[in-house]
Amino acid sequence: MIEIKDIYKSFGDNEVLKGISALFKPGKNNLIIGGSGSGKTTLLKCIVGLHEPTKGQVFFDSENFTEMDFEQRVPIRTQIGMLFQNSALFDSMTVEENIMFPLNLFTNKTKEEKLERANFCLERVNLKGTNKLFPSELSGGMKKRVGIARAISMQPKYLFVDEPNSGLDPKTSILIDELINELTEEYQITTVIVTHDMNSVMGIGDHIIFLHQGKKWWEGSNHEIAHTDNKELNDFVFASKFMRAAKAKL
Ligand SMILES: Nc1ncnc2c1ncn2[C@@H]1O[C@H](COP(=O)(O)OP(=O)(O)OP(=O)(O)O)[C@@H](O)[C@H]1O
Repeated sequence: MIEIKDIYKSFGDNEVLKGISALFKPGKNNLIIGGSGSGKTTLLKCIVGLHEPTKGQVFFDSENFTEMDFEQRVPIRTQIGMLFQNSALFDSMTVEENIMFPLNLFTNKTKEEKLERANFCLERVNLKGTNKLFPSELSGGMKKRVGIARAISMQPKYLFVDEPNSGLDPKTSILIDELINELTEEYQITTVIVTHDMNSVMGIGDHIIFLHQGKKWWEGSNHEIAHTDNKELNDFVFASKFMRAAKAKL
């Protein structure tokens, strides 16, 4: 479980986050949504320690991450898997080497053990046999799946995903969402996803927080979102004619 308490973050005079609190539970897809520039990525970075909050605290299973120094954070960091927007694979490494990278960095496993884990993860994301390919030889969806395989290679308790659907066609997007959803449930991972994608919101949004004007404006599930009377959330989620028509049928 991850708890964030009263998170503020400013860049100079620009106060982006203004006191955000939330609880992210294991086995759930916790989605952070909001308009462009609303601070979604900033919040994600504050949680994982890529930004230090100006004020407020982040707890990983009751451990106060914010108060820890770099060394103290290492055991928690090794339990965090991350998937960034562009998949962030190393172009000069093969698929297999990319997946083994965190294992090389953080574990004392033998080469055989690391290979076995890489093969397991590759199979788990339906990419068996692609070990020796380079990222340039993969489609966008395959790159995301390799990114996911790398993110789960260390058997993370916490998974952070920034825009998993960016650059993917709708069908591939849904497959990636389903994969994240399956892994989250199967391994009881606390998954936090920043997304713009309304299919993801409606499809896998177990728990959603909507950011607006630097604050947590609304919180609930995908079932609740369809019936909300929160104006700003409605304007955001049901901005398109298609989504309004879909809502009317719910
Ligand atoms: N490192 C930084 N230095 C200065 N300002 C920053 C930095 N990172 C983010 N910001 C500012 O914080 C605000 C929120 O940015 P952020 O990327 O968190 O928004 P977002 O909701 O993720 O946006 P998008 O959906 O467009 O990716 C923006 O005004 C941005 O300019």
